[in-house]
Amino acid sequence: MLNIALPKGRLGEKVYAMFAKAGFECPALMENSRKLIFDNEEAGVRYFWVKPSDVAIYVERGAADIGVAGKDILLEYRPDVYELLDLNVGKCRMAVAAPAGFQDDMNRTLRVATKFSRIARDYYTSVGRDIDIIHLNGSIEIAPILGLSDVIVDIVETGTTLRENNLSVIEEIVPISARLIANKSGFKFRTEQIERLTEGLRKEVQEA
Ligand SMILES: Nc1ncnc2c1ncn2[C@@H]1O[C@H](COP(=O)(O)OP(=O)(O)OP(=O)(O)O)[C@@H](O)[C@H]1O
Ligand SMILES: O=P(O)(O)OC[C@H]1O[C@H](OP(=O)(O)OP(=O)(O)O)[C@H](O)[C@@H]1O
Repeated sequence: MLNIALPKGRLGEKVYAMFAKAGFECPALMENSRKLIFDNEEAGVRYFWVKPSDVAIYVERGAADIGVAGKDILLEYRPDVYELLDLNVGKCRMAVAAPAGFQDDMNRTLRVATKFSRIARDYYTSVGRDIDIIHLNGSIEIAPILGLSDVIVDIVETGTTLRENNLSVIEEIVPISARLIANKSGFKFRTEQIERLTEGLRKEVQEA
């Protein structure tokens, strides 16, 4: 049985549709229920729904053989997994945003609010800027409005959240998309099945 961790929410259903097309169907998954684990013994797959930011933990520790995680999660937590394929969905970017008129005062430590502390720290280290990280878990856009931070580092997709909170992108850090990841030893035991799935998904990515 191939154990597959899927991200609950906006990414998960899109991604499952790709897996089903690649021949790894599990019709029960589309049931409207609160179940979190679904098996299809015939197809040899078991799917789990987990929080998007937890997928990499399930895969790294071998509770799942493969899974799908955003590149943001891989850059932030650096799990020891194989990154097999860019699925080219869940596309967005990691960026620095600030209120209109923001000017960086190099004599002061810059206060940066973010859910992605490591990505923010790596970025500012690369440009040689001293920062103070304010780690938040959501609604990051509020921080500069309330004076909690000077700027934010966050995901931008359509840009609506920034616009509606009078912020704009001042630096792009990295483009983000969903990646197929595999547990390192699981990959050795199930190479054939995982490669068949990867190739099926690769075709869909190329045809899309
Ligand atoms: N507008 C967006 N906001 C957040 N993530 C996005 C967006 N667009 C694409 N993504 C991608 O989708 C993934 C899952 O995002 P989603 O918002 O569903 O989870 P989340 O609520 O951030 O997760 P968690 O609750 O585990 O922190 C992200 O890791 C990112 O790679
Ligand atoms: O550019 P947009 O299309 O507006 O999308 C970006 C927004 O979506 C995400 O928030 P999410 O909905 O995950 O909520 P959060 O505040 O809990 O992080 C992200 O953190 C931004 O706030």
